Amino acid sequence: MSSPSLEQVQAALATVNDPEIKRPITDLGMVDTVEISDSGVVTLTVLLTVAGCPLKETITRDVTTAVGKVPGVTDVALTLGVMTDEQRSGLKEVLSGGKAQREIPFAQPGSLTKVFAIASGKGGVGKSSVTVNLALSMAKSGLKVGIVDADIYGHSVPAMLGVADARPTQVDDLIMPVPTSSGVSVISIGMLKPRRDQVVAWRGPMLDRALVQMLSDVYWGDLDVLLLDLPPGTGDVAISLGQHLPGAEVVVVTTPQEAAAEVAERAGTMASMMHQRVVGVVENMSFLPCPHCAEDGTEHRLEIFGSGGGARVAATLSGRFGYDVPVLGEIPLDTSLREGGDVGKPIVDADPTAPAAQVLASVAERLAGRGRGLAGMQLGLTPTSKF
Ligand SMILES: Nc1ncnc2c1ncn2[C@@H]1O[C@H](COP(=O)(O)OP(=O)(O)OP(=O)(O)O)[C@@H](O)[C@H]1O
Repeated sequence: MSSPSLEQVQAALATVNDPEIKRPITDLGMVDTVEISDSGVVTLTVLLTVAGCPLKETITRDVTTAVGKVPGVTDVALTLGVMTDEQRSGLKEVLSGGKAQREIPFAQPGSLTKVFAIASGKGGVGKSSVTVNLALSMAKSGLKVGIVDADIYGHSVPAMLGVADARPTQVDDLIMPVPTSSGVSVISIGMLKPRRDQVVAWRGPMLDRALVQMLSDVYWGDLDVLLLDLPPGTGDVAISLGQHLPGAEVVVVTTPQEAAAEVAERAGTMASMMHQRVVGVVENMSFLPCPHCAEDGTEHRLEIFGSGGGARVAATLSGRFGYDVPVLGEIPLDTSLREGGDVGKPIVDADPTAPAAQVLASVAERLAGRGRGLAGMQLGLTPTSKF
């Protein structure tokens, strides 16, 4: 067999995406040298963005596999190098599209990324669990999804995605979101802290800066959907988000409990005051399917946290805003949902046929399928009288 051509090898390399940047390594200046011997051995050097890149094994595997498939290639000898400062600046230039001043891409008029902020009145109602499972469900349906974990009190999202200890790669001052095995990229407020165990005691301006950094200093690429896990309540982060991303749509998570519903209404109202549209309510921990009834084929629901909280929040917010705020789903209590979060394998992946996973998948489908519209959206305009 004749030895492969340089074009064939280049074409194969163009199919390999950098796992963090999610663009072909050939577009990013990562392929340094390629040599092909008469006997079909391809010797090449690929440059990593930074020394000690956590994803070098993935890059090695993907490059070796892609080049190895080219007809006539008998062996692949790959050397990994590291970009020089100059090469890194060039890469940064490519990624920022030559713009010196970074802006929040999702706030630009032509942005096609749907942004959903997941809010709750109080902590512990399952907001982060809902966020990661919605993200994974959407990714499974082929969408490019990112998560910003802005929950200063909890930042539990990375652990739920199995990347608890990951630190983002930085190319100069451009931060790469952390890729996960599910395809969802994530950046967490916890990753911006110098130490993981450090307590975040930031005031409004610091939190605002952190939020802007996660939105504008992170290279998100072309996302279909961005989900933001907000801290519970109506605090500084919710206000900052409203100011920077008024186009974000808000999903309110509550439990059926009266006390949780009442504060959830406040979180929803706050979003509306910031001119954001509340697209629905997710009731979590709605009931526990009675384990004994399942054995004899009957169904009985144990309402551990009472009932009606989700419907109540939806009705109150619909009445208050003058547009329909539906209950998007009622998620039962399920130990596999909790276990999935604990081991970094969310239930929609680990146990997709579980009733809780199916509700989450249907909420994801409903949200992802929604077109962006102006109906019910507050435009922040003040009517003026004609003279
Ligand atoms: N439907 C459910 N069934 C069983 N366990 C659940 C369910 N929803 C959430 N949990 C568990 O409850 C705990 C709290 O959930 P989670 O961290 O998602 O809440 P949160 O609202 O994000 O809390 P915080 O605001 O404190 O971060 C987690 O251990 C999670 O696994």
